[in-house]
Order: sequence, then C-alpha cells, then structure tokens
Amino acid sequence: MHLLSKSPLVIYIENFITDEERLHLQHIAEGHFKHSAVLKGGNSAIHSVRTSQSTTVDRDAVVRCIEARALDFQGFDVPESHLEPIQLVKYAVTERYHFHTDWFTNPSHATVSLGGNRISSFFGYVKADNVTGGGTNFPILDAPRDERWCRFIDCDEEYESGVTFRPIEGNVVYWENLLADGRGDQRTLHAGLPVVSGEKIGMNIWTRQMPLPADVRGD
Ligand SMILES: O=C(O)CCC(=O)C(=O)O
Ligand SMILES: [Fe+2]
Repeated sequence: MHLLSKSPLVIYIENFITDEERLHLQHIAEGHFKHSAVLKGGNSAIHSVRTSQSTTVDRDAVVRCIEARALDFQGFDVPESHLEPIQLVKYAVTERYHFHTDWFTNPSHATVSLGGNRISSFFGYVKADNVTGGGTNFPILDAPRDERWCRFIDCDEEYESGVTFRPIEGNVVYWENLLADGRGDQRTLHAGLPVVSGEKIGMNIWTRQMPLPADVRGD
C-alpha cells in the first residue's frame, strides 16, 4: 500500500483483488451489464456523463470475501450493512465517465433512510489487459514527485492535470469522500478517461455513513 494523499485521504493498494477473484467477478457479471444510470437532479436517467455499462453483483462467498477485506481495511468498525452492493463498470473503446464525485451532491439522495452519503470509495481494476487510455483522473490532486509512482500513475500527464491512475489489474485506489463535518470533499472529483483500445472493467465498493435499507443491500 502507498499513501498518495493525506488530505483528502487517498491510498493506493496493490493486489487488492486476486486473479481468481477478478475472473470470478467477470464470470458472475457476464450478461448483466446495462448502460449505467447516473442520478442527475433527482431522477435516475441514462445520462451522457457516463457512457459505460454497469451492474451490481450478487453476494456469493467470493464477493463476501472481497467485501470483508474492504471493511477490515477501514478499521474493522464499519458494519457490513453500510456497504452498497459491489458494482462493476465496463468500458468499450471510446467509453468514459466524465468528471463527478462519488458523494451525492443532491441531499435527497443521502438521507438517513437511504444510508446517508458515501464516506469512502474503492475503485479497482478487474479487467485491463491490453487496455490503453481508460485511466482514472483526479484533476485536483497534486501529482507525487517520486518516479516510483510511475508504475501506477501516468507520469506523461501535465502536472496541471492532477493524478491519473493507470488501469492495472488487481490494484485499487481507496479514498475518503467526505470532510470531517460530513460535507462532500470537492477535491475527490475524478473521471474515468476514455478507453482508447481494449476493454476495461472496474469495480466500485462504496461505504455509506449509515446502514442501507435491506432491499438496496440485496439481503
Ligand atoms: O472508470 C474509472 O476509472 C472511474 C469510474 C468511477 O469513477 C465510478 O464508477 O464512479
Ligand atoms: Fe467515481
């Protein structure tokens, strides 16, 4: 693990998902991907901000193991009821996810009965062999200086473009979305850059401030 930023907290984790888990996730998601609905202004609509396809995965033994790892990483005290179902996102050539925050900007999506807002995100790379493009760009983060980071981030990017994580299978980026007072942290703005060649599949694990309703959890 490598600490990229203390504020906002951003931690890069190598080999968070095993090869077997990656293949399993692809297998159970096959045939379920749909063009992603992005919440905009109160109604769920298929919106051009996101051209990829997504799906959630059912909670089998392998998925529970990944979830347990995500909870343990966050210090053991987050109950599993605060986890959204794991979401996979698939991008074909040219597909992308424009700049957004994972925390809900519309308070009506973050009410107590809905589990509050998203305190943290794990974004991982489930499939990325022979992918060019398709990095995850955080324009407001300061790029680290040490060239050992170039294994994971695109060091050809201008310093002004922030940090772009390259899609590397098995690795994840973890960050905290909310400030200490619970408001969303604008510095967590990010985008999935267009895929230039190959197919990219990513994984989102989002943790809420409060328990999710059982029907959303899929329990
Ligand atoms: O595809 C990426 O690199 C980022 C995707 C993302 O930010 C999301 O699904 O919320
Ligand atoms: Fe995101």
